[in-house]
Amino acid sequence: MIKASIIGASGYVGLELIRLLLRHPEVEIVSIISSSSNQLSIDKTNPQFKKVSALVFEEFKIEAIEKADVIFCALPHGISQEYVKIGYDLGKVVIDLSADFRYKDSQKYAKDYTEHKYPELLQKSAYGLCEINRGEIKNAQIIGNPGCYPTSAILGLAPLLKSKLIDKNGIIIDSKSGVSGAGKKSDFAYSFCELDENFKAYSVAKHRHTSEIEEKCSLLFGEDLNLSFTPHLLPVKRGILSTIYATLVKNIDKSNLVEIYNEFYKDEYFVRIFENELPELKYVRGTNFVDIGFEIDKKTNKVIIISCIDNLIKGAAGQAIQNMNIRFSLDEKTGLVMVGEYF
Ligand SMILES: NC(=O)C1=CN([C@@H]2O[C@H](COP(=O)(O)OP(=O)(O)OC[C@H]3O[C@@H](n4cnc5c(N)ncnc54)[C@H](OP(=O)(O)O)[C@@H]3O)[C@@H](O)[C@H]2O)C=CC1
Ligand SMILES: CC(=O)N[C@@H](CCC(=O)OP(=O)(O)O)C(=O)O
Repeated sequence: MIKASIIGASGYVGLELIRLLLRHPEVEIVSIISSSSNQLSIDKTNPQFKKVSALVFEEFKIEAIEKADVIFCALPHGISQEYVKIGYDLGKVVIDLSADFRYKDSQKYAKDYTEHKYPELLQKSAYGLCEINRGEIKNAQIIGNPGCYPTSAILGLAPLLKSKLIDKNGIIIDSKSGVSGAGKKSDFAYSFCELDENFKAYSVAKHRHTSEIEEKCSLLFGEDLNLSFTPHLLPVKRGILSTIYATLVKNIDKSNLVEIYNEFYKDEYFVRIFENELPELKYVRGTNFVDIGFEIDKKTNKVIIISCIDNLIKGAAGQAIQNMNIRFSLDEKTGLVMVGEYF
């Protein structure tokens, strides 16, 4: 059995990690770490866990993570790096859910986040976008789990970037996210009356995921992209739907696209290509799938890609577990096969 510790276990991503790892046949959770819930059992703080688990939250101590083979850090950006460093020095495999180990270039990280205290560790970490970077993930001691928006955007664009079918300038990524993407924030802007029956854009032309998407596309596909990324807040709890617009540089039709996407993702269980219909949030909600559909708009010579994920699963906890499966040479699907909720 793989022994796992979760730091930041009381947050939305931490709880989702616990929920998923409890059903993973090869994992034993050895510690769940939270300062706000210290010494409380999970079936008291979150009654959903009654009769399933009575794991007790504990405060961070070296002894709490020493027995683990893998540590998941589900902490805020900037704070996570301290805990990742401790886990790394103890020789553990560390999967970080924050942005702290997603970048190779510490200057790019600093521009959107904060000064990195351990820039040398960025060279030792693998970007955990499983379908694209499996080779690096297999041998890494630190895995930087991707942002939720970048997961939907890069997986949606990857086959077109690889086959050099689109203009690398002027790509538009228009993404809509459920509110759990913001974590357990209690700010006024995230209260029910502000969100329900409302829909709004935010961080227009300045969201920090723009640089993550750009850096990764450049490193993974050798393409220096110039793109616009606009996130929106949907009045739903989970899910991201990204609509991506790019200009075609070759004259192709829909059947070519179907072939290209099916070929690119032919061995990928967690990618579902929609050839005739279009993906919807409800198909992926509660699953580790990314659903991708597309059309060509001949009038404007644009390809329009629709890419959907559950932000807490493929966009966070599920992809982190997929990374763990890769790193520990398990079948990638272990513990992650789920059908989307019907409603
Ligand atoms: N929500 C999402 O859809 C996604 C989130 N992520 C990333 O995953 C990470 C966790 O996100 P999420 O669960 O949503 O966030 P939450 O705000 O829901 O939870 C974060 C947890 O971190 C702990 N924490 C907060 N501040 C500190 C601190 N100063 N020191 C130590 N622990 C602290 C808290 O637990 P306690 O106070 O009990 O210790 C809290 O429960 C973040 O980096 C986020 O960006 C990534 C992809 C998607
Ligand atoms: C709806 C919402 O607020 N979403 C978050 C992104 C969540 C995420 O996955 O990104 P990180 O892991 O980089 O935090 C945001 O826009 O900041």
